[in-house]
Amino acid sequence: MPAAVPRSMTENHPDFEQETEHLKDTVAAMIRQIELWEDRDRNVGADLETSVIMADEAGEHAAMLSPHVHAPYFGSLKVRVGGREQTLYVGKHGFLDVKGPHSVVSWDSEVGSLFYTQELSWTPKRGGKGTIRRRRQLDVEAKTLRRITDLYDDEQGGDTGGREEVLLRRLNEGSTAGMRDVVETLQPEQNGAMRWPAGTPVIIQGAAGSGKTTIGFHRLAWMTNAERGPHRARPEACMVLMPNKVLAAYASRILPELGIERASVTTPEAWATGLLGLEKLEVTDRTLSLLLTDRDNTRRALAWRKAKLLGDARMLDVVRTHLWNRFNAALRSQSVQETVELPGRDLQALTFTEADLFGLLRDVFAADPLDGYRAGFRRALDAEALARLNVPDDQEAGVRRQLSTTFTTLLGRVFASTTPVTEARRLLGSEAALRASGLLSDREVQLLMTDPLSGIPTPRRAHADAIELPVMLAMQAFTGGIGRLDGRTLEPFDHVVLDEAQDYSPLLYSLLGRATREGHITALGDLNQGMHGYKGPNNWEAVQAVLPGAKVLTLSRTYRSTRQITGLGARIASTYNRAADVQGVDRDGAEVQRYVGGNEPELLARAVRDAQAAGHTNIAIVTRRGIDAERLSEQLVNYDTDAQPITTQEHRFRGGLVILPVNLAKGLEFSAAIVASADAQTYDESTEYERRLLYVSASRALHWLALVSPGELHPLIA
Ligand SMILES: Nc1ncnc2c1ncn2[C@@H]1O[C@H](COP(=O)(O)OP(=O)(O)OP(=O)(O)O)[C@@H](O)[C@H]1O
Repeated sequence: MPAAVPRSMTENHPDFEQETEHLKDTVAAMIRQIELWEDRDRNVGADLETSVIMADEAGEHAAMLSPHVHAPYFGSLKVRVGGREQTLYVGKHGFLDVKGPHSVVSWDSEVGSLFYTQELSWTPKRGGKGTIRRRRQLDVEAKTLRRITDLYDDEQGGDTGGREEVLLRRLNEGSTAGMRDVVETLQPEQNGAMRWPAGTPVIIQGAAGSGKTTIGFHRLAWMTNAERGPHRARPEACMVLMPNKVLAAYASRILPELGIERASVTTPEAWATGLLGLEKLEVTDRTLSLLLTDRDNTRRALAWRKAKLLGDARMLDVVRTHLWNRFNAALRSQSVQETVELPGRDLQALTFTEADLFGLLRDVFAADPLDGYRAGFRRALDAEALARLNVPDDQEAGVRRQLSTTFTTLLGRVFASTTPVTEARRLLGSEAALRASGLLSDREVQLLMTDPLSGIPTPRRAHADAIELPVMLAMQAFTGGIGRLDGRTLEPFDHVVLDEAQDYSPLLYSLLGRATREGHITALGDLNQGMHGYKGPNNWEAVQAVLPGAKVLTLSRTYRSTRQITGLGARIASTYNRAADVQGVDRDGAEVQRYVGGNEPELLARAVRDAQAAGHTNIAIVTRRGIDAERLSEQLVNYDTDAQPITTQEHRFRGGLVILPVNLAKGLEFSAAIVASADAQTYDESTEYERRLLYVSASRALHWLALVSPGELHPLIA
């Protein structure tokens, strides 16, 4: 709920009038500039083409600045540089006032950073020394100044406690139907993580609600600022991977605010199947099914270890060796004999013996091209032919054409029978192939040859399991290449952000490293929140081993929930995680509500009414399974309660009252949350996975949390 603005904070500030005046003039200057840009008659160049380009560029500038006129800035910095004092205004979009003093620096610029840090001095680009005299938050809404809060003021003795006050006000607001930007209230440690030097892979570790996902998107936006120089990323060449499509759509709502609308936000499965050209492939996670249903501990341990091994970084070289052997075998007794016509010369004979072809393949493996061995081998054949025949530049195209059919046939013979999916399965089904690299021990090969998942059903349609997908992607990376598909060409992503990074195996990290510009991965995760340890790394060192130079940064504070909700979550988490006791922003809220005994739909309906009466509109009922959500949603209608079910990845959260299973609620947040069936029958106390799920359910609410159980409440939250 928006906090009311106390009059004392606004009109009584001694600078209120002066700041109001400055705001009015800044708005006027911006409008003037936009009108100039939009005036086509003014954007006239030497010729028609130049004029059109100029007008287009001006139009683009105008379109980018226009949304910011209603709130040109949110803060200011009084600084002293070289004996001169000046005030810099900080906003979401930079604005250069060429005719006056109403410029705005952008939050993601180098200078903008000074607003968020605790530093009191810095070295300006032009040298010398700069000192910070004052940091001031300016709440502006609809071109009107609402409030001034000084965060630091050396005339008032330094820190004023204002930063915490502004933060608390923001955290007291209700949730929305999408992830929000925190540009106005970015905290110093978050700012540091967000601006960690571009070109360094970063792993941001932080507890639930510490802002990891939010900061990942802000880092991406920061990466697109021109000040990043050679590291600058183009939004359309960036990718964010989120664990499911519901969360991906929720998080995407932050993109326009951050000016990176064209970045792609998707799931690892969608990206992988797209790259394999098998969009219809169903991705299963049968290891998870087994871990949740099988009581045989030996089999569970086997399934866990096998999944871990399939995601081991060494598998990359196991795959590479396998392909080397496959392609060498396919090249055996192959050769090329052609004649080539060249203008003004006799017919030229071209011969590649088997040994020549082996040599070329060896060079291609050594060069390890991003677009894969097939494309690399083709280039090597062409280059070798042109060199041997001594073809002048202007005749190259003709010679390539003459050789095209022969080379395509040869490539077909060598590479055609290896599709990533079949080849991965061929490798994983062959003891000899697994042994070939010498990288796996006998026991590991034996482990890969077992099938602990044989009792878990597979879908009828074409499918791949989450644990074999990285090996398939490795096959794809080596044969057809890996990266961003731009039409038919493949290029490295400018930057990749991974959410829930604790669920990515070292092998996947290694492949993503290949798919991206060097140093351009930002991974956001919490090793303590891992739900799928069999797929993830044992620790961040295992990730650093495959992403050279990666820096682990820790966010230590949590922001999401009130003291009452955070405290309850900590009780659950302390049963499996020693680091559960994190520092939260101490924000007071309503006591956790408990509705116990009786008819569950009736209890839920009552909880919903109470949440609404407390002023909340975005409310979630969180169930253990999708079928529970469907059943309860139908029953709730009888109690005059219309909760929209979100039970598949195709559903979208659009705000209001929803009912959804915990696996789809992870990462989402709501003003109020109601945990259905919060009991020990539903969340088995002896199973760590179930306690983790209970934690996720109980940590979705910002302000108001209810626990509902028709019988007794779960002992951990009773
Ligand atoms: N500096 C900040 N100012 C205001 N709100 C913040 C700030 N940092 C984080 N938040 C808020 O805290 C909440 C949690 O953020 P976010 O979802 O990014 O955390 P997370 O670490 O990714 O959580 P999880 O691990 O549960 O997915 C969001 O509501 C976010 O807007």
